Amino acid sequence: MLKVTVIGASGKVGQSAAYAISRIPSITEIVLFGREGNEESLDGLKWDFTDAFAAVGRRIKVVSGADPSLIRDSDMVIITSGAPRHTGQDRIDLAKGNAKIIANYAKMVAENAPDTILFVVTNPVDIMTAVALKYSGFPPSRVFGLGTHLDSMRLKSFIAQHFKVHVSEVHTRIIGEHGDTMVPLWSATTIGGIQLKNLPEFKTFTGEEMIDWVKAAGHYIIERSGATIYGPGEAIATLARTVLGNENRILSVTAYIRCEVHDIGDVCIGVPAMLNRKGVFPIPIRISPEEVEDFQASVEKIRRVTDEVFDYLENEGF
Ligand SMILES: NC(=O)C1=CN([C@@H]2O[C@H](COP(=O)(O)OP(=O)(O)OC[C@H]3O[C@@H](n4cnc5c(N)ncnc54)[C@H](O)[C@@H]3O)[C@@H](O)[C@H]2O)C=CC1
Ligand SMILES: O=C([O-])CC(=O)C(=O)O
Repeated sequence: MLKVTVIGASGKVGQSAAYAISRIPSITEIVLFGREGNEESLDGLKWDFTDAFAAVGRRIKVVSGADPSLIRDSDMVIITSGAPRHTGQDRIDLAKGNAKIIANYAKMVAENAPDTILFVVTNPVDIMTAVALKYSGFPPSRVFGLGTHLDSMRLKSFIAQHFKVHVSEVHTRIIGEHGDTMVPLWSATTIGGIQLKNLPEFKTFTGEEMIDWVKAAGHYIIERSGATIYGPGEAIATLARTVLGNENRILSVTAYIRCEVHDIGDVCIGVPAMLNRKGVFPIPIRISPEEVEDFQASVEKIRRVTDEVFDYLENEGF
């Protein structure tokens, strides 16, 4: 008996996430939430979902609207509202504009669903997670972002293709910014538990090229089809299922770290974290000296922009 609210459900990512989430068996209610003026389109979406659930024989309550009281008692609130980037833009370019939206919604969530777990998708996701944490006043374990989970899945898929194995055999992760300074953890990458360098296909493996592809993936898709929709939708549903299903899996999400990665902390950024019904808990890791150096650079960039955004919000009266 679980209730999940998607804020920004009229948008492309909100819609695909809400639909992907509806396949989680324990979810019994979905709230399609949006800003005032969007009630009609959310109502249309509600009835479309209802038809889809009838077609697959799924009993699930769908509610839609813009009234904050709708989100009461949500077990999880997912925020996908905000501007997406367009061709030629960096995710960071969206920071100040989207920060206002996230700050307002974080306050609204804290007032109406004070015990919920808040899951941020809006870009730039690391900075928006920090904004949501600050303005909700929630403990860090109850605020997290999509982070480098989707990047890690993209890398996993490239590695699986190269080594000609099923994706489930590949264990890898990317940490740091969901953006240009992301850091692949080759030291933690294995196939079926075997280090890549011990496999014959390693001779032709070009890790750096793969990372360049992962960094460019969002831009490539946006340039061709307008938006990334189904990749984020499924990635969001995986994280929602992991948390709500108390699965205790370790996935790469944006979380507030204190000192878990070689004593680097006080920032919201992509790191491996344990996900369960209580929320998100970064796990202490040791990585190679080169990876630490790259992670430190990523942290510095995210800290700098986060500070700029916090100053901006304060000047704007938030
Ligand atoms: N973290 C990640 O890996 C990913 C993040 N995203 C981000 O998700 C966000 C949404 O992307 P799309 O759904 O493609 O965009 P979209 O344009 O299709 O939808 C935007 C949604 O935000 C709402 N919105 C826009 N301005 C608003 C405002 N001032 N106040 C309240 N609501 C407002 C719209 O009503 C709509 O529901 C973007 O920031 C995008 O960059 C998208 C894909 C992956
Ligand atoms: O690239 C974008 O702007 C959307 C996104 O974050 C992604 O799909 O990774």
